[in-house]
Order: sequence, then C-alpha cells, then structure tokens
Amino acid sequence: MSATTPTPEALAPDGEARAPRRPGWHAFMRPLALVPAGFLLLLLLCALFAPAIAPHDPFLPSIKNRLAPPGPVYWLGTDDLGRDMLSRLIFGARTALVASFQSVSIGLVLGVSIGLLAGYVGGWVDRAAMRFADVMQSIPAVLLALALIGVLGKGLGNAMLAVGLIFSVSFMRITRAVVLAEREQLYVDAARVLGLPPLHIMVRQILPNVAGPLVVQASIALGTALLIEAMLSFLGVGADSTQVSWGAMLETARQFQSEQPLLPVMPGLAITLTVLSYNLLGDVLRERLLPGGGPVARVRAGAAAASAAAAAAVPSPVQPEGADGGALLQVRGLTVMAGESELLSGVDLQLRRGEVLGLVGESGCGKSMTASALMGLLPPGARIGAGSVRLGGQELVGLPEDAMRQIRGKRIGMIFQDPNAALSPVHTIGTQLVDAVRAHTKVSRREALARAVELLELVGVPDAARRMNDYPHQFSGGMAQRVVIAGALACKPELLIADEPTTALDVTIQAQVLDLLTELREKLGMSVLLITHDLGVVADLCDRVAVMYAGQIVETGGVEETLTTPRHPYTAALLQAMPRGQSGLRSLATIAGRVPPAWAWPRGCRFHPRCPRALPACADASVPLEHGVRCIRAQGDPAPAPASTSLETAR
Ligand SMILES: Nc1ncnc2c1ncn2[C@@H]1O[C@H](COP(=O)(O)OP(=O)(O)OP(=O)(O)O)[C@@H](O)[C@H]1O
Repeated sequence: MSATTPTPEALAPDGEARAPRRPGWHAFMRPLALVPAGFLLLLLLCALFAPAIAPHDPFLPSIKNRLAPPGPVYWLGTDDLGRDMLSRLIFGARTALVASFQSVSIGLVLGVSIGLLAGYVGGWVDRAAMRFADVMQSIPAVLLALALIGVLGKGLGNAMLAVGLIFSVSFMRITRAVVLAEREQLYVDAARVLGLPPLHIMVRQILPNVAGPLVVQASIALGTALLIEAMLSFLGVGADSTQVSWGAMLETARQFQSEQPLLPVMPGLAITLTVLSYNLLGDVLRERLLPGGGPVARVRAGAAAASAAAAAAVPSPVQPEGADGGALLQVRGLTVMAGESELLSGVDLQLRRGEVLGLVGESGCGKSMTASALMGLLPPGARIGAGSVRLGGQELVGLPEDAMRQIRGKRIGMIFQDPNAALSPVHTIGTQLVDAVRAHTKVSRREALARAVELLELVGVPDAARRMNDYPHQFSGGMAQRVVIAGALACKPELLIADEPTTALDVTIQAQVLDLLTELREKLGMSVLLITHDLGVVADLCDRVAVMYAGQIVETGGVEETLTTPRHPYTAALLQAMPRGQSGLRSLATIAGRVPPAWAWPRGCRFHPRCPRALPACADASVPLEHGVRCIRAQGDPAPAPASTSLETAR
C-alpha cells in the first residue's frame, strides 16, 4: 500500500451509490390515494370557509320548515328545528376536523415525549411508563373517555383531551419501540462521541426515525378520534348546542327518523367517508413511509458521517503535560469490569503527539472496550475498576459526564468500522457536519456550513458544496467513510481513535481511506489510535504497536522491531497467520483455539493454553508487562519468538 494522495474511488464515480428503490410520492397519484386525499381536502376547505360556503345559518331555526325534504331552498332538507342540513354538515366538518386534530396532537405530544424518554433512558422510567400504558390499554377507549369526562367535565374540549390521553399510549409504544432499536445504532453512538447532549440526540437524531410510523399511526388515529367524537356527541357528552357535530346530528336523526327517514343518511355518510378516507390515506402512507418502502426505511445504504467526534474550530488548549513525558495520551493500569469479570486488566498505553499507535489483537481481546473506556462511553454494565487515562495531562477517569462531553468530539474524535451505520439516515450530510462543527464551537450556521464544505474538501469528497445536500444513502462506502472522517475532524481533535476504519470497505477503497488517514495525520499533526486486526495496516501506517490479548497488552514497541522480531509468541502467531501476497497456494497458518470469554481468562499467562512455547511455570502466576513484553520466556531469554519476518513481508 502506498501513501499516495487520496483519489475518489473509481468504483462509484463521484461517490454516488444508488439508493434502494422505494415507492415515491407518485404513490399518491393512484386513485386509492387521490380519492381520499381529495375528499379530505374538500372537508378541510369546508371547515376553513364554512361561514362563506354554507347557504344558511346552521343554528337558525325555522319551525315552519321543520323536517323538510331535500328541495331547491334546502338542498339536503332540514332537521326537527327547521335548520338547514347542508349548512350543518358543512359546519360539522369544522367540529370533526378540529376535534380529531386536537386529540391526535395531544396524543402525539404526550406519547412521543414519554416514549422518547422511556426508550432512551430505560430503567425505572421505562418500566413505569410501560406499566401505565398496560393499565390504560386494558380499559376500553370509550369507557376511559367517559370516565375522564366524568372527572374533567362535559364538553368537546374535555372529551378530546380524554381521547388525546388515550391515544398517547399507542404513540408512546411506537416511539419507544423505535427508540429502543435506534439507540443501539452506530450513528447514535457517533452522536454521543461528538459530545452532543442527550436532548439533542433524542430530538434531532432519533426522533426523525419515528416520524414514518407516527404519521401512519396518526392518520389512523384521526379516523378513530372522529368516531369517538361522534360517539360522545351522540351520547350528549361531546359537542354542546353551540357547536354542530355529525354525532349529535345522528342523535337528532334517530329521534325523528320515522318522520323524515333521510335525516340520518348525510351525517352517517359524512362520518363513514371521512373515517374511510383517513384509513385509506394511512395505508398509502404506510406503504410510502414504513420499512419495506420508505425514506426512513433503513436507507443506511451508504452513509457514514455525523459520527465521529470532534469539536472546537480552534485547537483546544492542552493541559500542562508534567510527568507524562510529552505523551498526549497516557493510560496506566486501566481495568474495566463487568460484574465480577475483568474485561480489561491493567492496560498501559502511551501515545505521543503526532504519533500513530496501532492496537491489534484477535476479536474479543478488548480493543473496542479500550476505545470505549477512553471515550468514557462504556456499555451498560461495564465500569472502570481501576487505572488512569490522562489526555494532555488531564485525568479523564472520574470526570463528570458534562465535562467528558466537552472532551468527546472536541479533543478526541472517533471513527467507526461501518460508515454506513455511523451516519443518521434521515439528515443530509451537510446537516450532520454542521452539527459536528457546532457541537463545541460557537459559530453561525453560515460559518459552520463553510467549514463543513472545507472539511469535505479536506477528505477528498469531490464537488463538496453540492454533496452537502445529499443523504448518506447516496454515498458509496468509501465516500461515506470520508464523510465520517470529516465529521471526526470537525473540531480539530488532538487524538483520533479509528476503530477498524476500513474493515467494512472494499479492498481497493481500504487503501484510499488509509492513505487519507496518513495524509491527514501529516497535515494536521494529530495523534491516531488505530484499532485493527490487520498487521499489514499497522506496518503501513503506524509508528508503534500495542498487541492485545485477553484484556491485556502483551507486547508493545516500535512497529519495525515488533513486526520483524516479535518477542511474544502471540505476536509471532498473529504474524504467521497473516495472508501474504507471495505465498501462492500455501495454506494459511492459524492460531489454535480461540480467545476465551472475559469470565474465563486463564490463570497465569492468559495465552499459555494456546501457546506453542508454553512452560509449566506459565500457568502459575500472572506475568507483568516488562520492557514491553508480557512473557516469562521473552523476559528471561531475549531471543525473539520464532516468527522473524521483514517489515516488507508484513506489508
Ligand atoms: N457490553 C459488554 N458486557 C460485558 N462484556 C462485554 C461487553 N462488550 C464486550 N464484552 C466482552 O469484552 C471482551 C472484549 O470485547 P471487545 O469488543 O472489546 O473486543 P475486540 O477486541 O474489540 O473485538 P472485535 O475486534 O470483535 O471488536 C470480550 O470478552 C467481550 O465478550
């Protein structure tokens, strides 16, 4: 791999990735959608312009014309008090729409707020919300509405408040379910890594994903609300005599149906057609907006940015370095626990300014856990048991969350393995980069936009200004990773943690992204902690390497000496297990066995059960890391483990 100037990948010209096919808004051009949409539009117009449209005063009685059949003056006839049925229907549309929108809005505001909080915070808040929802849903909606009206008093406003409370339960459940799924997504981790506050993450990152299901549910709820309003007005606890309600018109019609059989037809039809229209429209929206056919439908196919962390537009002040000997990052004895298990045991790392340190090891060795501990973003259940993490002399372990949020993104940036998952699918790249820039920097939106374009240019995204308006799914994997890197650099962090930044990418693109990292490190002078499985990448990019096994650093040193004369048998085994271009059809060496789980780290040297050079003493007591190696043979006998190789071979 050569460190050449990054070029946009050839596989996807201009970085374009084709978006998955999905039904467009032309879905609304079908009769199934046009007819209900047209009907609802007509209703809306009636509601808005009722006084202008209605031919008569809907409240003006005319006893001499009572129960008149349809005719040239009263097109739809009159009711028992001689009031014009057509005018009452038109005014009834106003009541129906206001009441249903009012209750659905109440339901949405309440349900979405509680659902967001319950899903995101979890714990007792979630349990309390769910038990409350269970109780509410075990009672039939109309009974509950009647009970609430009993407490709140009669009247359409109270009736709709009651209905809104009932609806809030279903909105809450939907929101919570989506939040539970979304909060585990990498783009949410990415937002945390940026140092964005929880409210911002909930509202700006997660909430847009709930929009599709909510719109569908709301359209169905509008129909239900209208039915409940009609029912309550029919029972005499909804609309009063100053309002016209289709439900109340039906009640009157019931009483005088024997004298005027046409009386219930029009209000009945109005209710039926409106509810049907809401439901048909809900079906079209479902097809358009929900997974399997919608914009929110996991269109992650190629995004990657808002992730990383980063902050201030100017380099943040570095604390006095004191005893850290010029190191930017100094990790000492870092131990991470989950219950009784040690996931990391006394990890020591040191990273100088402008240096690239590779952290390597098999899957399950603790590389990502180390990165999470450095960022102060351990998964639930894991905690720091001991040790210290100093960044530019400032201790990070034990720092309050607010202070840590100022470090994340601002002084430490992070990029992730899967660029497609690291970006929010519902925001443009421009919005996400602007958020990244403004997370820690007080700049205007215009300045942040200019900086975002600069960042995209810096990471080699062609036609940067135009691409600001694109969504993540419109970027290829390599381009998406460039956007993620741009997000991570938004505030010029001193340290960039790159957690397997190329694993999810095509081989040809991997080289370009690695070249980009090399170039950026030279240009910006930042330190990089590069987590990888690939010793070839380490040989290419890193100055020093730390080899990790079973939650411990087992060997650390300069890249050249460590990869050419490994001293720990595990490093030697990793090198032997590397595929080499010139090896022809030679079968690949593997390391026998697998990394044990954290609760079963072996006694003594943790690698001894898999080590070809193990001595009986290796199982006796744990081995300290001395002179950069954690092996009693290497410490007693300076001869390297048998895997000497040249750096060129490693590459
Ligand atoms: N949330 C968690 N709770 C408890 N143990 C965990 C948790 N996450 C990871 N572990 C354990 O911690 C150890 C280290 O895992 P980690 O993900 O850091 O390994 P890794 O080297 O980064 O692997 P990979 O390369 O696959 O990402 C493993 O034994 C893993 O099972």
